[in-house]
Amino acid sequence: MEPVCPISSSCATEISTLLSPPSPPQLQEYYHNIFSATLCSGITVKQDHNFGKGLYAAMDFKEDQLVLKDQMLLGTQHSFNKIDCFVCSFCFRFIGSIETQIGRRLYLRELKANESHACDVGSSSNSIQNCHEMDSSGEEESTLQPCSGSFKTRVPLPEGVVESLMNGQLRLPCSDKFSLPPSVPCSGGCGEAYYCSMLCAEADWESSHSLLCTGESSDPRRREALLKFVKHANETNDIFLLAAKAISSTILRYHKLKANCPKEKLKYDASCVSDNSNFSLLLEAWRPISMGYKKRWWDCIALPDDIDSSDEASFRMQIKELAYESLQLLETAIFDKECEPLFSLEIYGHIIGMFELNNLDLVVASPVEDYFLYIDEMTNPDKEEAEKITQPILDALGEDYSTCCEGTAFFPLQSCMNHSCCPNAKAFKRDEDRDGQATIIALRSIRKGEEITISYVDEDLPFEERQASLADYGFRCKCPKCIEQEP
Ligand SMILES: C[S@@+](CC[C@H](N)C(=O)[O-])C[C@H]1O[C@@H](n2cnc3c(N)ncnc32)[C@H](O)[C@@H]1O
Repeated sequence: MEPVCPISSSCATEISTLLSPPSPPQLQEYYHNIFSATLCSGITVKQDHNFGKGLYAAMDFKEDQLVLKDQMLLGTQHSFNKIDCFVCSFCFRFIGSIETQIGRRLYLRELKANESHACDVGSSSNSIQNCHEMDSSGEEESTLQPCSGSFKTRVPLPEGVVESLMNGQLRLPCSDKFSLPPSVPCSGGCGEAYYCSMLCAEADWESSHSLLCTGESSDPRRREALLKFVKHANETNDIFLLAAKAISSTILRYHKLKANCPKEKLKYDASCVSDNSNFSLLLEAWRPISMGYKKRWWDCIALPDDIDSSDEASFRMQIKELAYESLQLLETAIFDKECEPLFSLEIYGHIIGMFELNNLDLVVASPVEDYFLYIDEMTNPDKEEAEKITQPILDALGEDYSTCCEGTAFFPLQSCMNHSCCPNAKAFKRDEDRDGQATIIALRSIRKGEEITISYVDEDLPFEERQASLADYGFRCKCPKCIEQEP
């Protein structure tokens, strides 16, 4: 049955204002502030009537030159990847030590193997299949153990070794060459979030985690509701965790604006939509999210291959119901009357749809892979000596010892980049890019004034397959390559 969300009706006017596209001066001001804060002078954002926003070169770029590094607005590590990679919950750098990374992974895998419902742990890759890829490493998606076949081929370590790796008693040869920032636990005590520094811990707390922390210090009822919300997201689709961050960050920004400048000269005239003058502050707090191109999730999600087109309407209804289920759990946990429109299904659906149409796959290469490669490249007799210790560990980890940190993230500048099947740039991680920022590199020389484009799909696919994949983004490509190849 079609879900009926009372907030969508009672706050219809506010919701429609929140969802109306920003005006050109608002766009200009927002991106100008980002360029100034990040000292980014080589690019600019412009709007046109055909494709909406686009990113343009404000200087010449040479082939392979860095075009931009984009700081993510919202990101999350996939639930299924948390077993394999211990990363900062804010910037996604690997943390701890090579030993902790390995020990923790082996420990958690064993724990999962002993759980009867091991295969049920939520993986949400279905719903984020549209994310553009950031890395061309060709890595297979991490397999959740013990469901994967490779688990059987793993050789367990003698008792006590995993513990020694985790508690730092066992130091691996040459691991000091791969030092990682020590892990900083969340101050709320949730035991879920860890950081690479106090700076990241504080930034995450301020931006969203203070509302989403399930630590003992939080209100018990809220905590219980949050745990239910997180469980539901892990079992169905972890994109809901990112949507919760978007809502929490807006609520926290709203309260900060209200506390800091109650008489601030309001930037939006909201008098026509509400007699609640605080709505102007909510609009201001919502601004970073208002910039992203959006459609409702259940309208824009691609129809999976195994669903017949005659079942499309029912599939889209199921997606809508799932979103409403998740929203109701979130509402129980963090509802805020002053920010009521944010808890409407209409807004929730548009936030997730925005992720669907804009997000990049978040990929951060693993230092564990670098470590074993280093050992492999050593020369004898040092290599032989080191491998006496490292080989059993490598055997215990199995083939996917090099699993990357994987997640999904929304980037304010990259999300303005339009698609071309003959793109002049690419989202690509270089060796030194070890955090969750998006790195855009020029594929050829780009002249000042030219639009900077990336490909949302594998541009080497045949014409029809490219068009079919791009249909998920709601357009038919008319780039020079498509015009030439159109039958
Ligand atoms: C990641 S956003 C790109 C920025 C977007 N133009 C905006 O206004 O925010 C993706 C959306 O931009 C539009 N788009 C991107 N590339 C396009 C193209 N080559 N032709 C037509 N529309 C395109 C589509 O609506 C697509 O869903």
